[in-house]
Amino acid sequence: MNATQLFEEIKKKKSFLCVGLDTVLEQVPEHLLKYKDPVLEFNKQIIDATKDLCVAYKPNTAFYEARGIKGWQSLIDTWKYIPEDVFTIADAKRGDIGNTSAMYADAFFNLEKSEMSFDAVTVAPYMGKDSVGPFLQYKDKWVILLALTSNPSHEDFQTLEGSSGKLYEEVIRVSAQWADNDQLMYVVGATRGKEFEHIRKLAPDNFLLVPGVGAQGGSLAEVCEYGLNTQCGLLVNSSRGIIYASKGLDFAEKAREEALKLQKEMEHILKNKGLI
Ligand SMILES: O=c1ccn([C@@H]2O[C@H](COP(=O)(O)O)[C@@H](O)[C@H]2O)c(=O)[nH]1
Repeated sequence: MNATQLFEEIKKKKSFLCVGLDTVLEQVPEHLLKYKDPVLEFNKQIIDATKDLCVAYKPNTAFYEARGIKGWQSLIDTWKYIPEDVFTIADAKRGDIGNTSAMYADAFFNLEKSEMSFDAVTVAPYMGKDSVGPFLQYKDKWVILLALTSNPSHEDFQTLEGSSGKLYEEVIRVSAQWADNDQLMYVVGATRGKEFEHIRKLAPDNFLLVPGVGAQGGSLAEVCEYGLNTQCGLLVNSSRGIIYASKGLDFAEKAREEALKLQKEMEHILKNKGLI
């Protein structure tokens, strides 16, 4: 899916919501434990309840890798269950020397080898161009580079000042030369709301993946004040705030309610900005 197609989906659904599938077996409602794969069943019901309200799903691979072979199978089966017109992000935060990155790229993009072919994978930029390049070899896929993350300790490195500005600014400036806007997005935390005006100047045309709304307290309104561009340019993620809205029999219904609240707010914002 390229940027134009993604924007078409956003306009159709009046939403730029990404639902995070950070599913923990121990938090799956008890009535699902009878299933062979309770995590998969949970994800399926969340997807069924939210697929008309969101344009992307983002399983964070850590939640699956932590369960070994069973977890990896849940990830594959979850990816297979997501409807084709919904953008898929493997939040894996990979990146290594070139030949190793090529294996990571195969792991998330190469259907024949790995049984999964996500639209995008999150990548740490720290090792530079030759560590990101192998992901970009998949021309119809996206790399989402960590820029300014949502966690409090982002200040340890990302905002350190060098001769040409802050480290995260340099990440955006330099990496923008490596690929066009149909292949490269940046992670910017919703908790960094005030920085969006500046980030939009550095990356006017790229999509931004914005985690941190919901459980981490980021503000959607603040993000959107300066974060939108002419193609919307935002995928705003909420994981725990949606999938754990209830731990009971009504978990999917409550997840839908939370997703709907965000979708309605997004619809309002898109209309106000003249994007729909
Ligand atoms: O800067 C970042 C980068 C990634 N994340 C990931 O997004 C989700 C957020 O989950 P919530 O439950 O909505 O807080 C999770 O997978 C993080 O690892 C992030 O939060 N911040």
